[in-house]
Amino acid sequence: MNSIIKSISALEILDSRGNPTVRTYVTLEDGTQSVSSVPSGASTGQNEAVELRDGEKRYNGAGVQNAVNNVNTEIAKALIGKNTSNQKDIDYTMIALDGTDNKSRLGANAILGVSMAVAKAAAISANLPLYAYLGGTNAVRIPVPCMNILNGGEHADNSVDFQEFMLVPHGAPTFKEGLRYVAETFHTLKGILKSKGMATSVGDEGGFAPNCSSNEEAIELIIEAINKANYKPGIDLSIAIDSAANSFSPNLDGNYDLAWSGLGKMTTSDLIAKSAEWLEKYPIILWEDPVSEGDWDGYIAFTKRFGDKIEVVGDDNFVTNTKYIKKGIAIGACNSALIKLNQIGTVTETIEAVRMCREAGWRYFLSHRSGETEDTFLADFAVAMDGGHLKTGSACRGERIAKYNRLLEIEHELKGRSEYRWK
Ligand SMILES: O=C(O)[C@@H](CO)OP(=O)(O)O
Ligand SMILES: [Mg+2]
Repeated sequence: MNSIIKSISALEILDSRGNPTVRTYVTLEDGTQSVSSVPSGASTGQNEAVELRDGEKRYNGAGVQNAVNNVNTEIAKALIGKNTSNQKDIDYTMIALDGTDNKSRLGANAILGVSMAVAKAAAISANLPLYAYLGGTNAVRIPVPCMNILNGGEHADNSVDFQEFMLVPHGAPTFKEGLRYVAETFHTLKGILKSKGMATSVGDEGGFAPNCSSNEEAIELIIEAINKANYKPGIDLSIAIDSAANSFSPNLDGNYDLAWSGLGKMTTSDLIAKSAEWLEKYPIILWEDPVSEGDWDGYIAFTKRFGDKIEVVGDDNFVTNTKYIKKGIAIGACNSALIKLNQIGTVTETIEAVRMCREAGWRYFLSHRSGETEDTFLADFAVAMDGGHLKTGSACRGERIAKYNRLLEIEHELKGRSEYRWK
């Protein structure tokens, strides 16, 4: 099998929010072809790898023609003739070519697109499904689908401060059943919202975006839906929260303003005291970014207080970067890291972040972005990384469903060899 790169090219396409993003094509000398598309975040950490956008004002909706051109010229030139079976060499060649420490010259969107398309081409050329190529024969664990059911924060124009409320079907026997639990509860919640005269429109990740009067009301609606769908809260289905606290911490420093939910100005210790009340009352199993990215002491205090009971995930503070995860491990901030390919910008560095978590005895939570495409790379990647859970949005948006459907396919393909468990 000749898995040598023959050509690389890219194209500007649209993501699920209608913003430009990069699609990349790789062709090998043996005739193999692969394609990848990169996602894009809205509530981003300050230290994420840079998504290159055109023009002076590089807002989310700006074009990505410069990133596309970088793939078509410099990156293609550097990689043509290389063997795709050496992913590390390919990724580190691009990192060196970029020359910055945050991929701001060539663009993380340019580099990641190539990195993902190369991995896919290598898998096809080796005649293996992507999850098996990246994870080996032991890649059989299908992640628990933490389905986003209610959106707030920067993902919706409603009155909820927390960004994501997810359903976690840890009590299901298989992925297929787990997905059924969450999809049924999603539809049940829709009925409840309708009956209360609340909006059933959805946010960026497909969760409902009603105007709740408080975060408590959002959680209580979800618990009502779990019960009404005939599941047991805390046993069949629990709740995961991504506060994305950056979005209500103006200076990212431990001073908070939960204006929409009526809690108003809060310090880190107020927020932790409130969280303790909610953890007492509600079946919350995982909490991501409970404080803002600069509030390292807040992460430490939160983890100290609740870390033996729930998974405390760092996203905006770690940005899938081993430099920050290493710091978090050393000081006891969190016990898990969110893992997003485009926060760091290559497949190899993402795997390095996962490995660091694993070696520290941490969990790691695989994640989509709020701006996505129909690319299913993440589904295979989550199985390959063996993390046991992933978040990839709700049951009603095609770009999210594409990943869930791919996971159903993988479970089916593994014919009884698949595993499904929360821990
Ligand atoms: O904060 C998050 O975890 C993500 C994904 O859910 O959102 P975004 O892609 O907007 O950063
Ligand atoms: Mg997050």
